Order: sequence, then C-alpha cells, then structure tokens
Amino acid sequence: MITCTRYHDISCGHRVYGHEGKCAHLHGHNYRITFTCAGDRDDVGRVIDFSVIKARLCEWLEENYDHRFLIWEKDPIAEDLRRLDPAVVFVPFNPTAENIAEHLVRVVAPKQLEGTGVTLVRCEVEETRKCSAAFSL
Ligand SMILES: Nc1nc2c(c(=O)[nH]1)N=C([C@H](O)[C@H](O)COP(=O)(O)OP(=O)(O)OP(=O)(O)O)CN2
Repeated sequence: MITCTRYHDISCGHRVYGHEGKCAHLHGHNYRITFTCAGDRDDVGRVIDFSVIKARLCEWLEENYDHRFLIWEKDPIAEDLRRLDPAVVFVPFNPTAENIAEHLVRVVAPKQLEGTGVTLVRCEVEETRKCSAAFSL
C-alpha cells in the first residue's frame, strides 16, 4: 500500500467524562492530528496532492474544532456549557484521543474526501508530544 501523510495543529478544549483523575476537569491541548491517506497513484505519481489533504481535512479541523471546546453530547454538563458559550461543539463520543481519531476516519473523512478516490486509512491524535492515539481502517 502507498500512503500520503500530512499533519495539522489545533488548540482545543475538552474533558473526559468518567475519567478517574484530572482529565475529568475542563482543560485543553495543542493537538497534532496526522492524516494518512491511501489510494492509487495518479499519472503524476501522487496518491493525493498534499494541498488537497490541507483543503479537505486540515481546513475542516480549522473550521470545526480549532479554538473550540469539544463536549460529549451525553455529558451531564453539556447544556450548561452551551449556555456559557454557544460555540461549544457537541460530539457524539466522549472526546478521548482514540474517539476523536476514530470519528475523523469513519465519519468526517468519507464526506470530506468524496470524489478524490482516496481513503483516510489512519489518523493519529496527539494530545501532547508524549501521548497519542491512532485509529486505522
Ligand atoms: N488513552 C487515553 N488516556 C487519556 C486520555 C485519552 O484521550 N486517551 N486523555 C487524558 C486527558 O485528556 C489528559 O489531559 C492527559 O493526561 P496525562 O497525560 O495524564 O496528563 P499530562 O500530559 O499533564 O501528563 P503529566 O506529565 O503526567 O503531567 C488522560 N488519559
């Protein structure tokens, strides 16, 4: 398999509902999110132009997650947070690095990459330089 990769950095708030320690508090990270796409090479020899990954996936992060607070829609404090800041992002998962990575691969990328002929096969979400999770198809 031949793949093509680009990362993007965003700042984002979240809390992990049910966490036994400090991650249950509202806090944030400077996330690095790395996208790996797979597909056939075109006549030029590319899986996908790097600029298309930027336009389709990195820009989606900028518009939807950057400088926003991610909260699980079933989190008991979700509605309170929305009253404080209507720009809070309700997500259908507890926002761990693992769940963010899986959502980007399974839900966001298929729509964003429609018509390109490539698939997002792996997404790595780094909360810090030390800690990350990745989801692969
Ligand atoms: N498997 C996962 N474990 C944890 C996640 C996660 O998404 N997946 N998330 C968190 C918290 O978001 C937390 O902010 C990060 O925790 P931790 O690494 O313990 O915190 P620090 O980076 O501050 O590390 P220290 O060096 O211990 O200060 C927790 N776990």
